Amino acid sequence: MFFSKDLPSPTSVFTAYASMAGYMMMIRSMAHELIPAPLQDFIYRTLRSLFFRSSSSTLTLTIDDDNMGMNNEIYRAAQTYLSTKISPDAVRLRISKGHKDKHVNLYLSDGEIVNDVYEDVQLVWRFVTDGGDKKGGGGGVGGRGGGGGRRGGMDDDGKSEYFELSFDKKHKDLILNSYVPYIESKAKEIRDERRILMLHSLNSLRWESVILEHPSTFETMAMEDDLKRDVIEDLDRFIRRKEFYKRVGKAWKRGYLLYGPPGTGKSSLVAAMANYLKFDVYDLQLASVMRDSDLRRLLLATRNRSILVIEDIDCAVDLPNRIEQPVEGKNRGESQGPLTLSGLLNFIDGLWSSCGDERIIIFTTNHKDRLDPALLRPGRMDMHIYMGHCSFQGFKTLASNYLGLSDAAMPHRLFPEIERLIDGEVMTPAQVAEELMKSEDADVALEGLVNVLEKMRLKSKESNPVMMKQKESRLEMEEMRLKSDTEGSPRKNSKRFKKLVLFWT
Ligand SMILES: Nc1ncnc2c1ncn2[C@@H]1O[C@H](COP(=O)(O)OP(=O)(O)OP(=O)(O)O)[C@@H](O)[C@H]1O
Repeated sequence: MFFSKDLPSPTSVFTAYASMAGYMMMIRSMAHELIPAPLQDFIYRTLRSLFFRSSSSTLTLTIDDDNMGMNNEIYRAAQTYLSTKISPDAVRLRISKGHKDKHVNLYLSDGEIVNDVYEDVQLVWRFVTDGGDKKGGGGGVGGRGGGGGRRGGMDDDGKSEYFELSFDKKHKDLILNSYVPYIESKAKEIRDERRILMLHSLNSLRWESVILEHPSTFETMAMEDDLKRDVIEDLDRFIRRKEFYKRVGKAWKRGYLLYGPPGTGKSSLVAAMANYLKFDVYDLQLASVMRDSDLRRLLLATRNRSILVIEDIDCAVDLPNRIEQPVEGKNRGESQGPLTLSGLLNFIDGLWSSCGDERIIIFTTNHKDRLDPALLRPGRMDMHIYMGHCSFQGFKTLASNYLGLSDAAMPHRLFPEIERLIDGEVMTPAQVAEELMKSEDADVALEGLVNVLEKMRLKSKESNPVMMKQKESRLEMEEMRLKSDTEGSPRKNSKRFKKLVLFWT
């Protein structure tokens, strides 16, 4: 008769398992040099089956990459998660680096073990390669998640690769319902962190890809704080509303129209959005797409979690004129004939958006007034973002980016002067940035900027003194009116500020 105190505790079972597995691995790597591969497999399998028979309280899950012919997401998640948990004592690892990767990726190699603890439950992971002809040091983990290696499951040599996850049987529910989802979410975080963004551009009607290393982020963007916050909130809402889009039967896509003069940061904002979301960018130059059928092929070749950008939509292609040349007998949007605006909108609204997830489309233009009303129709572009001339707030962001100046503690002596001169449509952020780059010495750079601002104000006054006078007095009146009815409400004030900017345009 057995008493519970005679039974080994789960902790000691796992400790014993881990040590034994470690010894097995050491013996295995020595044996690897001396014993032929088929004999190695036989010995390893025999020892393993002996061990598992003796620890009846252990449950072992096997996780391979085959999910009835589809990929097994848990396998991929485990592969990514475990690559961050590799013990310093590991004796055999697989290393890989794809041409797009910035860093090398480390993966478990055959027989390697990782010990993990989840809510005080001890877990042992092992990567196993079974059967087939061993080459080049014992196979490896499929590296699709990070390095372009072989996939798990059965490979061409008839060798199967899988993970084993062992733990005490009594924790089965916790592991399946809590630990596995935890691994999946961790793996997503790690992948997002590591993700290399790609910029895809057209070359002879094919997407050609390079690594996107644009440094622009929302922190570096010279924009009004309110507008910046609105854009970030909109992106966040879009990303977390997968279920919502499904429920209401809408394609999970979002459209933005960025408009404003050249050099106000439209392209930089696209890059900031891509960096924020970790989305690839597809830069679609419409001028090189002549037919609806080409557009269709190109759009279908784009991947999920991406931003499709069509820059300078007003002048990239003369779409309205092309509408005047319909091709007989063809359906709209499926035509082999010339690319039309309706074809473009048809694909964007229909086919392309319904066959992918997490898609963003961005149109940019310097002339919103020249756009076809069909593009501006409510519901087509979800958010219209005006990128305007450099405000004082925008200047402060640029001064901090380029000269490391912060206005928090002690603003630079020239800040008040710049605040007075920069208001209105005087300089674009690109022009301000150019001035700030002229010297590393903040005094010199800011004095240069003050000179340019003075010259530009004078020039615009001289070019239209009457209009300037009228604008100034209207602005003053509007300012006084706003001051009287929004005193003490910063949020209201900033909204009115936007109106003031519009008033100037
Ligand atoms: N709002 C901004 N914030 C930060 N930097 C900016 C901003 N606007 C312009 N810049 C700077 O000016 C350069 C040019 O800006 P960008 O190409 O993003 O402007 P754009 O509006 O897309 O111009 P265009 O309409 O000519 O394509 C950027 O590389 C960046 O250094």
